[in-house]
Amino acid sequence: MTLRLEGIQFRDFRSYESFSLDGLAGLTVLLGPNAAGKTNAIEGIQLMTAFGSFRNPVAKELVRWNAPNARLSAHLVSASRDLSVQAEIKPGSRSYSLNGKKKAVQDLQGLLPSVVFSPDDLVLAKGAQSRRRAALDLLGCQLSRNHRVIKRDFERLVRHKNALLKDEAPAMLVESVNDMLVPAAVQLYLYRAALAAKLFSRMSEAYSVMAGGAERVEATYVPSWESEDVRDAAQAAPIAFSYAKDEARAALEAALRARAAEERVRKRSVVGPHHDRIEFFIDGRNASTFASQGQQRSLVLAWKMAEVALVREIVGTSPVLLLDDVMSELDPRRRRALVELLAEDTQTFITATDPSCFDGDLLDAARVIDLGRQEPWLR
Ligand SMILES: Nc1ncnc2c1ncn2[C@@H]1O[C@H](COP(=O)(O)OP(=O)(O)OP(=O)(O)O)[C@@H](O)[C@H]1O
Repeated sequence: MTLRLEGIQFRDFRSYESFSLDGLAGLTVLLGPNAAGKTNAIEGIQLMTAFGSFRNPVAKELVRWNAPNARLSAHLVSASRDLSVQAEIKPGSRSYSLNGKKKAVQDLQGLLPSVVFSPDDLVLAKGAQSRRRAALDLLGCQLSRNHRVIKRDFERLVRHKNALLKDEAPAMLVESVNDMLVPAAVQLYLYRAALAAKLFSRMSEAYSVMAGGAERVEATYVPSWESEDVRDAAQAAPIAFSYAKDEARAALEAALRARAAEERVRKRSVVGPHHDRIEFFIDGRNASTFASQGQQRSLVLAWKMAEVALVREIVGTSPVLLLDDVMSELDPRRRRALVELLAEDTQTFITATDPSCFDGDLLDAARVIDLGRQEPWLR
Protein backbone atom coordinates (compact mmCIF):
# COMPACT_ATOMS: atom_id res chain seq x y z
CA MET A 1 0.00 0.00 0.00
CA THR A 2 1.33 3.43 -0.92
CA LEU A 3 2.85 5.46 1.88
CA ARG A 4 2.39 9.18 2.06
CA LEU A 5 3.84 11.88 4.26
CA GLU A 6 1.32 12.74 6.97
CA GLY A 7 3.49 15.04 9.06
CA ILE A 8 6.99 16.46 9.40
CA GLN A 9 8.82 18.09 12.29
CA PHE A 10 12.14 19.92 12.49
CA ARG A 11 14.01 20.95 15.59
CA ASP A 12 17.21 23.01 15.28
CA PHE A 13 17.35 22.13 11.60
CA ARG A 14 18.93 24.86 9.37
CA SER A 15 17.05 28.13 10.15
CA TYR A 16 14.26 26.34 12.05
CA GLU A 17 14.30 26.20 15.82
CA SER A 18 11.01 24.37 15.81
CA PHE A 19 8.68 23.67 12.92
CA SER A 20 5.95 21.15 12.32
CA LEU A 21 3.28 20.36 9.75
CA ASP A 22 0.58 17.73 10.28
CA GLY A 23 -2.38 16.45 8.32
CA LEU A 24 -0.50 16.79 5.05
CA ALA A 25 -2.53 15.94 1.98
CA GLY A 26 -1.98 16.04 -1.79
CA LEU A 27 -0.70 19.53 -2.46
CA THR A 28 1.06 21.88 -0.04
CA VAL A 29 2.22 25.35 -1.09
CA LEU A 30 4.91 26.95 1.10
CA LEU A 31 4.94 30.71 0.67
CA GLY A 32 7.36 33.21 2.12
CA PRO A 33 9.74 36.04 1.28
CA ASN A 34 13.43 35.46 0.56
CA ALA A 35 15.24 33.66 3.38
CA ALA A 36 11.95 32.57 5.01
CA GLY A 37 13.18 28.96 5.04
CA LYS A 38 11.36 27.57 1.99
CA THR A 39 14.38 25.74 0.55
CA ASN A 40 15.32 24.54 4.03
CA ALA A 41 11.85 22.97 4.38
CA ILE A 42 12.14 21.26 0.98
CA GLU A 43 15.59 19.98 1.94
CA GLY A 44 14.25 18.68 5.27
CA ILE A 45 11.45 16.77 3.52
CA GLN A 46 13.97 15.37 1.02
CA LEU A 47 16.25 14.26 3.86
CA MET A 48 13.33 12.30 5.37
CA THR A 49 12.18 10.72 2.08
CA ALA A 50 15.16 10.33 -0.29
CA PHE A 51 17.56 10.39 2.70
CA GLY A 52 19.88 12.66 0.76
CA SER A 53 19.93 16.36 -0.06
CA PHE A 54 20.16 18.07 -3.43
CA ARG A 55 22.42 20.64 -1.77
CA ASN A 56 24.96 17.96 -0.89
CA PRO A 57 25.71 19.51 2.53
CA VAL A 58 28.09 18.32 5.22
CA ALA A 59 26.19 17.37 8.39
CA LYS A 60 27.35 20.48 10.27
CA GLU A 61 25.59 22.82 7.80
CA LEU A 62 22.24 21.18 8.57
CA VAL A 63 22.40 21.95 12.29
CA ARG A 64 21.05 25.35 13.36
CA TRP A 65 23.89 27.68 14.20
CA ASN A 66 24.98 27.30 17.85
CA ALA A 67 22.71 24.26 18.43
CA PRO A 68 24.34 20.91 19.35
CA ASN A 69 22.26 18.77 17.00
CA ALA A 70 19.28 18.80 14.64
CA ARG A 71 16.31 16.45 14.94
CA LEU A 72 13.87 15.71 12.15
CA SER A 73 10.94 13.38 12.19
CA ALA A 74 8.49 12.25 9.56
CA HIS A 75 5.20 10.46 9.99
CA LEU A 76 4.49 8.14 7.05
CA VAL A 77 1.12 6.44 6.70
CA SER A 78 -0.74 4.09 4.40
CA ALA A 79 -3.98 2.17 4.92
CA SER A 80 -2.07 -0.56 6.72
CA ARG A 81 1.10 1.09 8.02
CA ASP A 82 1.99 3.86 10.42
CA LEU A 83 5.71 4.66 10.46
CA SER A 84 7.72 7.18 12.39
CA VAL A 85 11.13 8.02 10.92
CA GLN A 86 13.53 10.02 13.07
CA ALA A 87 16.86 11.60 12.21
CA GLU A 88 19.49 13.02 14.52
CA ILE A 89 22.16 15.11 12.84
CA LYS A 90 25.31 16.20 14.63
CA PRO A 91 28.38 17.83 13.15
CA GLY A 92 30.09 14.84 11.50
CA SER A 93 27.25 12.31 11.79
CA ARG A 94 23.68 11.47 10.81
CA SER A 95 21.70 8.66 12.41
CA TYR A 96 18.22 7.41 11.60
CA SER A 97 15.61 5.27 13.30
CA LEU A 98 12.34 3.71 12.20
CA ASN A 99 9.65 3.27 14.85
CA GLY A 100 12.34 3.66 17.50
CA LYS A 101 14.83 1.15 16.01
CA LYS A 102 18.16 2.38 14.64
CA LYS A 103 18.42 1.95 10.87
CA ALA A 104 21.05 2.50 8.21
CA VAL A 105 20.15 4.90 5.40
CA GLN A 106 20.29 1.90 3.03
CA ASP A 107 17.39 0.33 4.94
CA LEU A 108 15.20 3.42 4.71
CA GLN A 109 15.78 4.67 1.17
CA GLY A 110 12.96 3.50 -1.07
CA LEU A 111 10.26 3.61 1.65
CA LEU A 112 8.83 6.78 0.15
CA PRO A 113 10.91 8.06 -2.79
CA SER A 114 10.98 11.76 -3.62
CA VAL A 115 12.06 13.87 -6.56
CA VAL A 116 13.25 17.47 -6.06
CA PHE A 117 13.31 20.17 -8.68
CA SER A 118 14.99 23.43 -7.68
CA PRO A 119 16.79 26.30 -9.43
CA ASP A 120 20.05 24.75 -8.13
CA ASP A 121 19.34 21.80 -10.40
CA LEU A 122 20.46 23.88 -13.36
CA VAL A 123 23.94 22.63 -12.45
CA LEU A 124 22.80 19.27 -13.83
CA ALA A 125 22.91 20.78 -17.30
CA LYS A 126 26.03 22.93 -16.97
CA GLY A 127 27.85 22.14 -13.76
CA ALA A 128 30.31 19.52 -12.54
CA GLN A 129 29.96 15.91 -13.62
CA SER A 130 29.89 14.90 -9.94
CA ARG A 131 26.41 16.47 -9.61
CA ARG A 132 25.09 14.40 -12.52
CA ARG A 133 26.49 11.18 -11.05
CA ALA A 134 25.09 12.11 -7.62
CA ALA A 135 21.62 12.77 -9.08
CA LEU A 136 21.66 9.42 -10.89
CA ASP A 137 22.85 7.62 -7.75
CA LEU A 138 20.23 9.29 -5.54
CA LEU A 139 17.55 8.00 -7.90
CA GLY A 140 19.18 4.56 -8.08
CA CYS A 141 19.46 4.38 -4.29
CA GLN A 142 15.76 5.13 -3.92
CA LEU A 143 14.86 2.44 -6.43
CA SER A 144 17.20 -0.39 -5.50
CA ARG A 145 18.72 -1.66 -2.30
CA ASN A 146 21.49 -3.30 -4.34
CA HIS A 147 22.41 0.07 -5.83
CA ARG A 148 22.76 1.63 -2.37
CA VAL A 149 24.79 -1.27 -0.94
CA ILE A 150 27.19 -1.38 -3.88
CA LYS A 151 27.60 2.39 -3.92
CA ARG A 152 28.43 2.42 -0.20
CA ASP A 153 30.95 -0.45 -0.60
CA PHE A 154 32.55 1.15 -3.64
CA GLU A 155 32.91 4.54 -1.93
CA ARG A 156 34.47 2.95 1.13
CA LEU A 157 37.04 1.15 -1.02
CA VAL A 158 37.87 4.32 -2.98
CA ARG A 159 38.43 6.22 0.27
CA HIS A 160 40.72 3.43 1.44
CA LYS A 161 42.62 3.38 -1.84
CA ASN A 162 43.03 7.18 -1.83
CA ALA A 163 44.40 7.04 1.73
CA LEU A 164 46.97 4.44 0.64
CA LEU A 165 47.97 6.49 -2.41
CA LYS A 166 48.29 9.61 -0.27
CA ASP A 167 50.55 7.74 2.16
CA GLU A 168 52.66 6.40 -0.76
CA ALA A 169 51.91 2.83 0.34
CA PRO A 170 53.66 -0.01 -1.56
CA ALA A 171 52.13 -0.74 -4.98
CA MET A 172 51.24 -4.28 -3.85
CA LEU A 173 48.87 -2.89 -1.21
CA VAL A 174 47.15 -0.61 -3.70
CA GLU A 175 46.78 -3.56 -6.11
CA SER A 176 45.15 -5.67 -3.41
CA VAL A 177 42.59 -2.89 -2.82
CA ASN A 178 42.01 -2.79 -6.61
CA ASP A 179 41.18 -6.51 -6.47
CA MET A 180 38.35 -5.72 -4.03
CA LEU A 181 37.37 -2.50 -5.76
CA VAL A 182 36.93 -3.91 -9.29
CA PRO A 183 33.82 -6.10 -8.61
CA ALA A 184 32.07 -3.25 -6.76
CA ALA A 185 33.07 -0.72 -9.46
CA VAL A 186 31.82 -2.97 -12.28
CA GLN A 187 28.52 -3.63 -10.50
CA LEU A 188 27.98 0.08 -9.79
CA TYR A 189 28.74 0.82 -13.46
CA LEU A 190 26.22 -1.82 -14.58
CA TYR A 191 23.48 -0.48 -12.27
CA ARG A 192 24.12 3.10 -13.32
CA ALA A 193 24.30 2.30 -17.04
CA ALA A 194 21.03 0.33 -16.94
CA LEU A 195 19.27 3.07 -14.95
CA ALA A 196 20.73 5.80 -17.20
CA ALA A 197 19.44 4.04 -20.34
CA LYS A 198 15.89 4.00 -18.94
CA LEU A 199 16.11 7.55 -17.59
CA PHE A 200 17.59 9.01 -20.77
CA SER A 201 14.94 7.53 -23.07
CA ARG A 202 12.15 9.00 -20.90
CA MET A 203 14.06 12.29 -20.72
CA SER A 204 14.21 12.51 -24.54
CA GLU A 205 10.46 11.87 -24.73
CA ALA A 206 9.69 14.53 -22.09
CA TYR A 207 11.96 17.08 -23.79
CA SER A 208 10.42 16.39 -27.16
CA VAL A 209 6.92 17.07 -25.76
CA MET A 210 8.10 20.35 -24.21
CA ALA A 211 9.92 21.49 -27.36
CA GLY A 212 6.96 20.50 -29.56
CA GLY A 213 9.17 17.90 -31.27
CA ALA A 214 11.42 20.64 -32.64
CA GLU A 215 14.63 19.52 -30.88
CA ARG A 216 16.17 16.11 -30.25
CA VAL A 217 17.79 15.39 -26.90
CA GLU A 218 20.19 12.54 -26.30
CA ALA A 219 22.22 11.62 -23.25
CA THR A 220 25.09 9.17 -22.89
CA TYR A 221 26.85 7.49 -19.99
CA VAL A 222 30.61 7.37 -20.64
CA PRO A 223 32.76 4.94 -18.61
CA SER A 224 35.99 6.21 -17.07
CA TRP A 225 38.07 3.42 -18.58
CA GLU A 226 37.73 4.76 -22.13
CA SER A 227 40.89 6.33 -23.53
CA GLU A 228 41.20 10.10 -23.51
CA ASP A 229 40.58 10.21 -27.27
CA VAL A 230 37.36 8.24 -26.98
CA ARG A 231 36.17 10.37 -24.05
CA ASP A 232 36.91 13.54 -26.05
CA ALA A 233 34.98 12.13 -29.01
CA ALA A 234 32.09 11.22 -26.64
CA GLN A 235 31.98 14.84 -25.51
CA ALA A 236 31.78 16.10 -29.07
CA ALA A 237 28.97 13.81 -30.28
CA PRO A 238 26.74 11.13 -28.76
CA ILE A 239 28.36 7.68 -28.68
CA ALA A 240 26.45 4.80 -27.11
CA PHE A 241 28.60 2.59 -24.86
CA SER A 242 27.45 -0.84 -23.85
CA TYR A 243 29.52 -3.28 -21.84
CA ALA A 244 28.54 -6.71 -20.56
CA LYS A 245 29.87 -7.57 -17.10
CA ASP A 246 32.98 -9.46 -18.29
CA GLU A 247 33.84 -6.79 -20.84
CA ALA A 248 33.44 -4.04 -18.23
CA ARG A 249 35.67 -5.91 -15.82
CA ALA A 250 38.40 -6.46 -18.45
CA ALA A 251 38.25 -2.82 -19.55
CA LEU A 252 38.47 -1.50 -15.99
CA GLU A 253 41.35 -3.82 -15.04
CA ALA A 254 43.27 -2.80 -18.16
CA ALA A 255 42.75 0.91 -17.38
CA LEU A 256 43.82 0.43 -13.75
CA ARG A 257 47.04 -1.26 -14.91
CA ALA A 258 47.69 1.38 -17.57
CA ARG A 259 47.16 4.29 -15.16
CA ALA A 260 48.72 2.85 -11.98
CA ALA A 261 51.82 5.06 -12.31
CA GLU A 262 49.66 8.15 -12.84
CA GLU A 263 47.64 7.27 -9.71
CA ARG A 264 50.85 7.05 -7.69
CA VAL A 265 52.03 10.46 -8.96
CA ARG A 266 48.63 12.16 -8.44
CA LYS A 267 48.14 10.33 -5.13
CA ARG A 268 44.52 9.56 -5.89
CA SER A 269 42.37 7.14 -7.78
CA VAL A 270 41.74 8.27 -11.37
CA VAL A 271 39.70 5.40 -12.88
CA GLY A 272 36.33 4.02 -11.80
CA PRO A 273 32.64 4.97 -11.73
CA HIS A 274 33.52 8.07 -9.67
CA HIS A 275 35.05 9.43 -12.90
CA ASP A 276 32.33 8.27 -15.34
CA ARG A 277 30.66 11.06 -17.29
CA ILE A 278 27.12 11.86 -18.34
CA GLU A 279 26.86 13.95 -21.52
CA PHE A 280 23.76 15.71 -22.83
CA PHE A 281 23.26 16.61 -26.47
CA ILE A 282 20.70 18.79 -28.16
CA ASP A 283 20.44 18.10 -31.89
CA GLY A 284 23.80 16.34 -31.68
CA ARG A 285 25.70 19.16 -29.94
CA ASN A 286 26.99 18.96 -26.36
CA ALA A 287 24.55 20.88 -24.16
CA SER A 288 27.26 21.95 -21.66
CA THR A 289 28.81 24.14 -24.33
CA PHE A 290 25.95 24.98 -26.64
CA ALA A 291 22.62 24.97 -24.77
CA SER A 292 20.84 28.28 -24.11
CA GLN A 293 19.49 29.04 -20.62
CA GLY A 294 16.01 28.00 -21.74
CA GLN A 295 17.29 24.76 -23.25
CA GLN A 296 19.17 23.98 -20.02
CA ARG A 297 16.00 24.52 -18.00
CA SER A 298 14.05 22.25 -20.32
CA LEU A 299 16.78 19.63 -20.11
CA VAL A 300 16.69 19.63 -16.32
CA LEU A 301 12.90 19.64 -16.20
CA ALA A 302 12.89 16.70 -18.65
CA TRP A 303 15.36 14.83 -16.37
CA LYS A 304 13.04 15.41 -13.39
CA MET A 305 9.96 14.33 -15.35
CA ALA A 306 11.85 11.21 -16.38
CA GLU A 307 12.69 10.53 -12.71
CA VAL A 308 9.01 10.77 -11.75
CA ALA A 309 8.01 8.48 -14.65
CA LEU A 310 10.66 5.91 -13.69
CA VAL A 311 9.66 5.84 -10.02
CA ARG A 312 6.03 5.35 -11.09
CA GLU A 313 6.99 2.50 -13.41
CA ILE A 314 9.38 0.72 -11.07
CA VAL A 315 7.78 1.29 -7.66
CA GLY A 316 4.22 1.42 -8.96
CA THR A 317 3.40 4.70 -7.17
CA SER A 318 4.30 8.34 -7.60
CA PRO A 319 7.21 9.83 -5.67
CA VAL A 320 6.73 12.83 -3.39
CA LEU A 321 7.41 15.81 -5.63
CA LEU A 322 9.35 18.73 -4.12
CA LEU A 323 9.33 21.83 -6.30
CA ASP A 324 11.44 24.64 -4.91
CA ASP A 325 10.82 28.06 -6.39
CA VAL A 326 10.58 26.77 -9.92
CA MET A 327 7.33 28.31 -11.19
CA SER A 328 8.80 31.81 -11.49
CA GLU A 329 11.70 30.40 -13.52
CA LEU A 330 9.51 28.67 -16.09
CA ASP A 331 7.71 30.06 -19.10
CA PRO A 332 4.00 29.17 -19.57
CA ARG A 333 4.71 26.09 -21.73
CA ARG A 334 7.11 24.58 -19.20
CA ARG A 335 4.78 25.52 -16.33
CA ARG A 336 2.01 23.60 -18.07
CA ALA A 337 4.33 20.60 -18.51
CA LEU A 338 5.14 20.73 -14.81
CA VAL A 339 1.53 21.11 -13.67
CA GLU A 340 0.67 18.01 -15.72
CA LEU A 341 3.11 16.13 -13.51
CA LEU A 342 0.98 16.91 -10.51
CA ALA A 343 -1.29 13.95 -11.12
CA GLU A 344 -3.85 13.42 -8.40
CA ASP A 345 -1.89 10.63 -6.78
CA THR A 346 1.32 12.71 -6.49
CA GLN A 347 1.92 14.26 -3.10
CA THR A 348 3.51 17.59 -3.90
CA PHE A 349 5.17 20.47 -2.05
CA ILE A 350 5.75 23.72 -3.97
CA THR A 351 7.48 26.83 -2.69
CA ALA A 352 7.16 30.38 -3.98
CA THR A 353 7.71 33.93 -2.82
CA ASP A 354 4.53 35.11 -4.49
CA PRO A 355 1.20 33.27 -4.91
CA SER A 356 0.55 35.08 -8.18
CA CYS A 357 2.74 32.60 -10.07
CA PHE A 358 0.13 29.89 -9.42
CA ASP A 359 -3.17 29.26 -11.13
CA GLY A 360 -6.19 30.05 -8.95
CA ASP A 361 -7.35 26.42 -9.41
CA LEU A 362 -4.04 25.13 -8.11
CA LEU A 363 -4.19 27.34 -5.04
CA ASP A 364 -7.82 26.33 -4.38
CA ALA A 365 -6.78 22.68 -4.32
CA ALA A 366 -3.77 23.32 -2.08
CA ARG A 367 -3.07 23.79 1.58
CA VAL A 368 -1.17 27.05 1.72
CA ILE A 369 1.38 27.60 4.50
CA ASP A 370 2.66 31.13 4.91
CA LEU A 371 6.18 30.80 6.32
CA GLY A 372 6.49 34.59 6.44
CA ARG A 373 3.76 34.68 9.11
CA GLN A 374 5.58 32.33 11.48
CA GLU A 375 7.26 33.92 14.46
CA PRO A 376 10.87 34.48 13.36
CA TRP A 377 12.33 32.81 16.48
CA LEU A 378 10.37 29.66 15.68
CA ARG A 379 11.66 29.39 12.16
N1 LIG B 1 22.55 25.82 9.72
C1 LIG B 1 21.85 26.96 9.67
N2 LIG B 1 21.54 27.63 10.82
C2 LIG B 1 20.82 28.76 10.80
N3 LIG B 1 20.39 29.35 9.66
C3 LIG B 1 20.69 28.75 8.49
C4 LIG B 1 21.42 27.53 8.44
N4 LIG B 1 21.55 27.16 7.13
C5 LIG B 1 20.91 28.12 6.42
N5 LIG B 1 20.40 29.07 7.22
C6 LIG B 1 19.65 30.28 6.86
O1 LIG B 1 18.37 29.91 6.43
C7 LIG B 1 17.81 31.05 5.77
C8 LIG B 1 16.70 30.60 4.88
O2 LIG B 1 17.24 29.91 3.77
P1 LIG B 1 16.34 29.27 2.61
O3 LIG B 1 17.32 28.92 1.54
O4 LIG B 1 15.47 28.20 3.09
O5 LIG B 1 15.44 30.52 2.19
P2 LIG B 1 14.31 30.62 1.09
O6 LIG B 1 13.02 30.91 1.79
O7 LIG B 1 14.33 29.44 0.19
O8 LIG B 1 14.77 31.91 0.34
P3 LIG B 1 14.81 32.36 -1.22
O9 LIG B 1 13.42 32.78 -1.56
O10 LIG B 1 15.74 33.53 -1.17
O11 LIG B 1 15.32 31.21 -2.01
C9 LIG B 1 19.00 31.75 5.13
O12 LIG B 1 19.03 33.08 5.56
C10 LIG B 1 20.22 30.99 5.66
O13 LIG B 1 21.27 31.85 6.06
